[in-house]
Amino acid sequence: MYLHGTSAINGQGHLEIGGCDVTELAKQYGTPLYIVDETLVRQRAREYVDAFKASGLKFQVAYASKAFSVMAMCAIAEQEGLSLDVVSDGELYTALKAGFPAQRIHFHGNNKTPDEINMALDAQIGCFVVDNFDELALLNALAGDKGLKVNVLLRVTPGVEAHTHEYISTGQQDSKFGFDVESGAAFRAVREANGLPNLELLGVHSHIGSQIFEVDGFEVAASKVAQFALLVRDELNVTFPVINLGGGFGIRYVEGDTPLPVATYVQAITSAIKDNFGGASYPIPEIWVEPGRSIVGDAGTTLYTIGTSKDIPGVRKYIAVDGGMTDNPRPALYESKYEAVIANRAGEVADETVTVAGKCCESGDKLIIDCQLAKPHTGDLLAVLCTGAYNYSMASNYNRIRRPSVVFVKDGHSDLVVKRESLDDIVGNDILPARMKKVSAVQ
Ligand SMILES: Cc1ncc(COP(=O)(O)O)c(C=O)c1O
Ligand SMILES: N[C@@H](CCCC[NH3+])C(=O)O
Repeated sequence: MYLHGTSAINGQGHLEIGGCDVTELAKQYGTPLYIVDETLVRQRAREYVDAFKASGLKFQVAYASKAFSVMAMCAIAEQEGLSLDVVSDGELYTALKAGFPAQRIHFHGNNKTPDEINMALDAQIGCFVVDNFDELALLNALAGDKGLKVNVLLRVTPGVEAHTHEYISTGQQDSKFGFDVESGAAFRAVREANGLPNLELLGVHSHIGSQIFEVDGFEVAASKVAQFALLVRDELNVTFPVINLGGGFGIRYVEGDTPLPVATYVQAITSAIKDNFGGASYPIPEIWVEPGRSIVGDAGTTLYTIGTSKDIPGVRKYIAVDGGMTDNPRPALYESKYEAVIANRAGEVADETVTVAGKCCESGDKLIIDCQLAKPHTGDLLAVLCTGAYNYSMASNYNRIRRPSVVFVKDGHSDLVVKRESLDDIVGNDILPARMKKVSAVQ
């Protein structure tokens, strides 16, 4: 099996993460269970910070909290010196509740509501990443109402098509996000933003997509953004103190995935920036990035209990687990691939091929097609690896299934950071009008 971070197989043949035997975690917290290897999260955060320090440039590494937003994660990001990217009032609220410094929060999104903008203005966050002309006008007006002048970056689409799934690629011209550079919209946005009294234009932002392995897309995006900055200086006499190059750095989900070390991505980006600005007597801007998946993705494991199975001789054997697309929608959405291991017999040879199905009423609810496992039995624990990003954060209550607990593990200790939803949570926001009430309803 793929052992990474603090994962190990202990003397009993059980998978261990952060020094905790996962069979014990299952007893203590139940399944399904999200387990986060805190040491690995912190290590990834430090890899970014160290690589930027080595570049000699000024920087901010903003953790993209959409990948996994819970208060404990915000606290870790804060302790590791990261900034935070949020895209909704919910993510902003989570960060503020965790005591994350507002000045290090950046607010993204292509349709921020007036209420969300006001909430962020009241919190005095560090920067708004403005996505379109409507938002420029709205933000300027709302900031003016409060007598504030706020920092903004303009999100631009530099015309780079990343080699990734169509649904998670964002830097091309035909995207719902940002001001297009090619058509001149980005240039007009700079001119407009620069003239608005309640906005302080820091620079531009570009994010070309997600789960990208090659550095060339990032290098091209960095160069295009830099060339745009030079054009803006020449034509409008405006210089950018900040350039944000987004996130998107890939991780290993399955054998054959070939992510580069974090330092390699950072080196590619910072070199492209230095090359483009260095010769043009332009003060090299501060570089911001927004990694999400590459901070938390491979630190997460989802632990399930195997229930039923179905053998269709000569066709396929299914095993079903006590979760599924409700806790991990990525296989159904993007045909994402995962690896798994029988956690209570982690050292055994994986010589059986099965399809891991979830428990939702949906034929497409398959977590792993043709998964190699040691012969699975009812009651075994199945650990699906590298589920730290876009799993808990994209979980749903489809079929009224309760969202699992989340535990952080480190040095043989586990901390519950999200409680499993209760059945009362499931009906917590339901309202049964009096005229529909039955005396016999369950209390
Ligand atoms: C604007 C923006 N920044 C950062 C991210 C984080 O991307 P990733 O998790 O791939 O690093 C995303 C998601 O793709 C995004 O849309
Ligand atoms: N949610 C996606 C990535 C999109 C990230 C947000 N721009 C995933 O699971 O891979």
